[in-house]
Amino acid sequence: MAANLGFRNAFTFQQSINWFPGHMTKGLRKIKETLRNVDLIVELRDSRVPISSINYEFEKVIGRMNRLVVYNKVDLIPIESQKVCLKLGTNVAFSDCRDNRSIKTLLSSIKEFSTYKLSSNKKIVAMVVGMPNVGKSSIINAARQTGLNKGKAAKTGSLPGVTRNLSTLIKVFEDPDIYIYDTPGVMMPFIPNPINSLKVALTGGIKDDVADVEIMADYLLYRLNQFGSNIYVEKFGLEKPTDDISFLLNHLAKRIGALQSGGIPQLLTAANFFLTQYRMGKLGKFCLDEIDYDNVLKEIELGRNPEIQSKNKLRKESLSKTPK
Ligand SMILES: Nc1nc2c(ncn2[C@@H]2O[C@H](COP(=O)(O)OP(=O)(O)OP(=O)(O)O)[C@@H](O)[C@H]2O)c(=O)[nH]1
Repeated sequence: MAANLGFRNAFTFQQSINWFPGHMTKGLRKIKETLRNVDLIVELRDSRVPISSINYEFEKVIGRMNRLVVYNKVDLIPIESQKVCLKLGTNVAFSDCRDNRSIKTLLSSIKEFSTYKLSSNKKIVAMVVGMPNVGKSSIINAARQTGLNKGKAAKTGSLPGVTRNLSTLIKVFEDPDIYIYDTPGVMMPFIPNPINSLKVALTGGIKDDVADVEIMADYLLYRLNQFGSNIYVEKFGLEKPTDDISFLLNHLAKRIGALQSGGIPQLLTAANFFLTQYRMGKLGKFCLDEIDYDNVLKEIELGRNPEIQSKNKLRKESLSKTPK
């Protein structure tokens, strides 16, 4: 659709958005120190960015451990994308924290993939890790609600960085007993691919004040058009799709009454409104990463190979490409 309308067919963004506050360094250290008490790592990624939310810092720390990769927020992507995510690894599960059945299945996967042996009396100890805002605390609360019918034990919030310390063990299931550590969301100190960092920011993994909200809104518009989605057109009362973020934000500001004195549209407020609508799933379900085999391999190579991972080399590489 985008091509037919003469819209942009590439988005140029060249400087990675990076966010690595002190509590993340400390969190990573605590994770490392606690690993010896853990039977299973539950690594959460955001289904909307199944590749961009891979944190290669974790690879160094938990590389050889027994691990279940969980694509959370699966309610926000189409079914076809779920099928492709399955190709990203072997021990893979999906979850939607708001869906009891999905959490029951996840609890079964935790039992299946932990080193727990039913014949022994050992309890299962899991640790949930992942980038900020992927839903780690929500999953623990949902598991505890489903497994024990008990209320919240971990603090959650719509902004990244709510959990700042490793938790004590939280019991979520009985017979077998399953306990989980909640951990602070840890970002990579440097995200090699600028577009990936933009996607992570767009899905709420990086604090909005570190990124440029209007650029995120522009990228969102670009992708919505690329997906051929008309939901925003109808929802925002537009006559037709637009590729012009300035036009859209001016229109939105008037529509939601975000006007300064003199009737000047508040574009930042409009951009925040646009992003919030997307993050709440109100503009459709999309997977922002290309999850074809070649791309997965390329990303994994980029993240794992310390030689390529040198900042300057990566910067040079990403600048020389026209990223998607
Ligand atoms: N749509 C949807 N939203 C979810 C799901 N799981 C969590 N969320 C929302 O995602 C946001 C972040 O959830 P948290 O559980 O606080 O995320 P976290 O990974 O613990 O965040 P940090 O404290 O930054 O490490 C909250 O607004 C949750 O309601 C899900 O499965 N689907």
